Amino acid sequence: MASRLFRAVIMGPPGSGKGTISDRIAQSFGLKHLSSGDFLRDSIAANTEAGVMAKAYIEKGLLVPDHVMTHVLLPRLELMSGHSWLLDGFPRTLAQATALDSVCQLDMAIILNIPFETLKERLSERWVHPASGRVYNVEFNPPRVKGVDDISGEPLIQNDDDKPEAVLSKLRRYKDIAKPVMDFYKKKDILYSFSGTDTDKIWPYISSLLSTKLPAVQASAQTSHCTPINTEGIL
Ligand SMILES: Nc1nc2c(ncn2[C@@H]2O[C@H](COP(=O)(O)OP(=O)(O)O)[C@@H](O)[C@H]2O)c(=O)[nH]1
Ligand SMILES: Nc1ncnc2c1ncn2[C@@H]1O[C@H](COP(=O)(O)OP(=O)(O)O)[C@@H](O)[C@H]1O
Repeated sequence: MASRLFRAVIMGPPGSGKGTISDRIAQSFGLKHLSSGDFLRDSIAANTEAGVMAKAYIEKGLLVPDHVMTHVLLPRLELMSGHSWLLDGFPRTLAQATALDSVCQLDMAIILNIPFETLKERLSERWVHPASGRVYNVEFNPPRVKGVDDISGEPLIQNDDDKPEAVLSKLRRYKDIAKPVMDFYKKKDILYSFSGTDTDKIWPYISSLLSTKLPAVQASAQTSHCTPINTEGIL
């Protein structure tokens, strides 16, 4: 049977488990997991104009400006026009949400509400394999060998923006800017909120929600709800 594409975003403060839950959703439901942080790190590694600008903000624990974010993100979404996807880490501001809305009709916005103290602990224990984006946590999902990626055997690093001084400043600013984004999706009646301190306890609720929504979407006619994007000259 033909199926319509499914598009969702997952939001929440840094360390709330967006990446961890997105990987589970991608594996269980076959959506592509797209991460704004990964796209930015690609642009930084490729030394693009947007990447150079983004790096300066990330290193200070600041959000990358909206026009740089949309310049990096929207063309990547266009490349995904034939796929169902889950977008992790974008939008973070109302301007980003409206930019996304102008090119793409979302089916669902998931929001993770995790207590501040839990976030601080998790982020200081987060280690990543930069080449693949695989994420580990000293307690929750430790690598088999301390400090080493399970698959490649390469060393793990701690991102600069997970170091204590950057973590505190980004958590403080999160709430103020996230509220208008949540209100935006609430008005569209696509917001689903999940609270708790433990990803393994939240996951069954998210999984059962998606089980009810995905078959319904797949039963409709196949259409992409995203329109082509022109981002030339917006940097
Ligand atoms: N202790 C603990 N750590 C978790 C849990 N869920 C995720 N983590 C870890 O917390 C860190 C942040 O999770 P991540 O998915 O990267 O969050 P994101 O910043 O929202 O994408 C990572 O090191 C995860 O492995 C949990 O329930 N308990
Ligand atoms: N949508 C966005 N808007 C502005 N800045 C962003 C966005 N997504 C990612 N960033 C920048 O990239 C950094 C790393 O993002 P990410 O990998 O999602 O990690 P975290 O979950 O720790 O914020 C963020 O701290 C922020 O500076």
